[in-house]
Amino acid sequence: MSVATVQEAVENGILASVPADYIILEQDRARGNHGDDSSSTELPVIDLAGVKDDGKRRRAVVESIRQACLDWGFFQLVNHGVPVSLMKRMQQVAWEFFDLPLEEKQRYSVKTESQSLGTQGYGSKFKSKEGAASNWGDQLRHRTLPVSIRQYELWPTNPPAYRETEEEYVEELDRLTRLLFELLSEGLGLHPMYLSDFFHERDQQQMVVNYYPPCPQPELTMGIQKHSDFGLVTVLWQDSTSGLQISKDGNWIPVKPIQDAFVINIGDQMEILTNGKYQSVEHRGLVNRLKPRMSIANFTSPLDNVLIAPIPDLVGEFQIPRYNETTFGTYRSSFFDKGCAGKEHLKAIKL
Ligand SMILES: COC(=O)C(/C=C/C1=C(C)CCCC1(C)C)=C/O[C@H]1C=C(C)C(=O)O1
Ligand SMILES: O=C(O)CCC(=O)C(=O)O
Ligand SMILES: [Fe+2]
Repeated sequence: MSVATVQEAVENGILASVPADYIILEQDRARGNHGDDSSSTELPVIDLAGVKDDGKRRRAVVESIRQACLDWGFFQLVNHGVPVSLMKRMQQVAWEFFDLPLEEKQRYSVKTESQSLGTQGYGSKFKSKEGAASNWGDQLRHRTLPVSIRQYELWPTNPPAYRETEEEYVEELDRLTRLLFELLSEGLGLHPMYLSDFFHERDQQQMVVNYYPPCPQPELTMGIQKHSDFGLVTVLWQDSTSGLQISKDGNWIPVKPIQDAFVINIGDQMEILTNGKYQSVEHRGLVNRLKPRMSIANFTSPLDNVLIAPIPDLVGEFQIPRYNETTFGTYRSSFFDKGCAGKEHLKAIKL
């Protein structure tokens, strides 16, 4: 059966069971209760209050971030400085967009770009590898920064406040990412501006709104299959419905939604730059029988032509670089060739 989007199929009531295209291999399925986020281990929650003007607080925060990156590759962030009113407005326009009739949403449909860039716009079925299962979710994807790479024809004008809200939101998330670059640099023993200066005018941001409709057989599929993010740093907002899980010591740990918090994770490019000190971590998104779930991911990555290799100061005098040099553009092409393949693409450049 062919459906335009997962949301469309679910809302028209034509899916009593999960179509074959979406069924994942048995070994990749989640066990247990979908939507249960109780776990004895919990992701660190870091409070950024006071970090800009109180030296002692800043040192403590830098240390917590360093430890979270070493232990988890993921952490949650509260008091991050992004106005909660703006977050709410962004969530509101995103929900309003997905509530529109299909034909209206399809005015912003995915346009085919080169395989190496990935696609932009509204659509479904991110699947690059032949034979791989599709994800149980739809997306609205934009290249957002620098402003010059925007394709505004793919940014909704319905709801009317959509474009200006996304414009404001991505600027704020860029500010937060730059602050994170400073705190990460300090934790790595580098000059506070090392990463910011290195990436100044040499990075790009993409934003993806993930919409996961309820699923009749959530145990057979995934909203997003296991992967590591391939950029530098991801800032993710998730709604109050559980679903995100991260891999730790051979177990899948749920990331409990915290109101107005962001989930931060280290991407593959940061793993290369730190010579493996900070590792990107596999994560996945479960779906559930009853409720749609939404998340908004903002990915910051180097510009396509930027060379990425372990930072000399982090390799040390006698230590050997553990990753081959690559450009971000080359790396991303290999990611899109392999699709959701956990950390397979990183192995290819490991020495
Ligand atoms: C740095 O970006 C990512 O880490 C990233 C981006 C994904 C993208 C697409 C899946 C389609 C085209 C746009 C964009 C480049 C934003 C991570 O995405 C996740 C999502 C899946 C699925 C995955 O395997 O990684
Ligand atoms: O929906 C989520 O919680 C995770 C999304 C994600 O991992 C991604 O978009 O890369
Ligand atoms: Fe991700």
